[in-house]
Amino acid sequence: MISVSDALENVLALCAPLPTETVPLRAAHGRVLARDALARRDQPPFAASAMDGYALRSADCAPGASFAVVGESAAGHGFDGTVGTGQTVRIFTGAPVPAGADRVVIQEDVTRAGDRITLSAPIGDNTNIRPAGGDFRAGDRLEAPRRLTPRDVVLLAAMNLPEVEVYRRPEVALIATGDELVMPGEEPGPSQIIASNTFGLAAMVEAAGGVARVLPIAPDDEPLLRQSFALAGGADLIVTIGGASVGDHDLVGKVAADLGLARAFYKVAMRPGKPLMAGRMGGSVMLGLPGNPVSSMVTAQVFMLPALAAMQGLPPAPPVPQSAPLLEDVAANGPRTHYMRAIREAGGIRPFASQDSSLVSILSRADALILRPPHDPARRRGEPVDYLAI
Ligand SMILES: Nc1nc2c(c(=O)[nH]1)N[C@H]1C(S)=C(S)[C@@H](COP(=O)(O)OP(=O)(O)OC[C@H]3O[C@@H](n4cnc5c(N)ncnc54)[C@H](O)[C@@H]3O)O[C@H]1N2
Ligand code: MOO
Repeated sequence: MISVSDALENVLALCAPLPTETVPLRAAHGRVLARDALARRDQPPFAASAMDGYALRSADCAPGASFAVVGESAAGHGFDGTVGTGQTVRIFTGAPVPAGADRVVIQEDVTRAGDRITLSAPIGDNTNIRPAGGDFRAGDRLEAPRRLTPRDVVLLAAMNLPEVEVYRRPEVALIATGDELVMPGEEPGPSQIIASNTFGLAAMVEAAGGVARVLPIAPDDEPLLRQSFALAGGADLIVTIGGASVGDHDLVGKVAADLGLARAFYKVAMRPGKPLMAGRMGGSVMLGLPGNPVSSMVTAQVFMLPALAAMQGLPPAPPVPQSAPLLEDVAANGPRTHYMRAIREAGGIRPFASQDSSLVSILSRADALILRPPHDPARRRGEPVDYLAI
């Protein structure tokens, strides 16, 4: 059994960034930028008015001063002339500030009669002008690697970049194993249950920027399990679910080894998730997750998500635990890191009374995993504990 941190190091050592591809801006959200994006222009490209009002010369501004309105500058339609002494141009938000003017007085601070305005209020110090290039300059960059947010997409569009280079999405083949499993909606036999974690894992893959390929359930049968691995061919990551432990019907390790798995490790000092395996199978990384739904979701959180991030070119980003006072006493921990399902409440964090790794109703209610290091002593209500929000 190896520690969680050693296991993670091993998993990351198996994962290299995937090739890159160019995608249109509309497909960029959630992808990881692979090459710095360089602005093609200054923004704003001209000094622009920040308000609706009148563009004029600061030097002319005195209480009660009056100006001749000589033209108009609107967004998309600038004023070609120059604003001279005693002159002003009617201007609107986003419009180019005409030559000669160095200030925009908001329309609320003037009175207008025909083609003249008079300053009716003391004007403040604000010029109400956004300088050219005040947001960014041509050549300014959005640095790679970076997972693109909707806010980044705004910036890329403003930079006049219709497409960007991103890492390819990792393709993840998910193989649920076990004679007891049927798909949701099917009629289970008397000893059967519904395959559940497959769907949570597929959702996790997609939320992490991958493409999930959910394969048919593999029965506990060596030739059929081999066929499932064949269907997983070409995937960047093959994730098996179940059949990883020591029972007579736990065949994943054997079949994967027969098919050439170069195993990096088997068994991790964590709870849930002990019978986890990882390695390389041909061109794919393989993660063999335990079958219990909570075990598979927790191991996916701890190992699969960092693997997917690494394949998308992101540097390792160890999760930063938060801390909160316990709302219940907890017993001493054993030799494995314990990820306790818990719920955050006003004033602290409450671990669920049952931590059995089969309980999906509790998994659904949990919004945090309390982190108990190996051999952590018993802790009392009120003591601070580390947790990961999930
Ligand atoms: N003698 C021992 N028995 C077990 C050990 C051990 O060390 N010695 N470890 C236990 C631990 S810890 C875990 S975790 C499980 C993991 O076992 P497997 O990975 O072999 O998983 P299965 O036996 O196939 O399934 C376990 C459990 O989960 C259900 N399952 C499986 N796949 C799915 C799925 N896709 N959706 C929903 N539920 C699934 C399955 O029906 C079983 O109930 O082993 C312990 N045993
Ligand atoms: O390690 Mo198992 O995942 O406790 O249920």
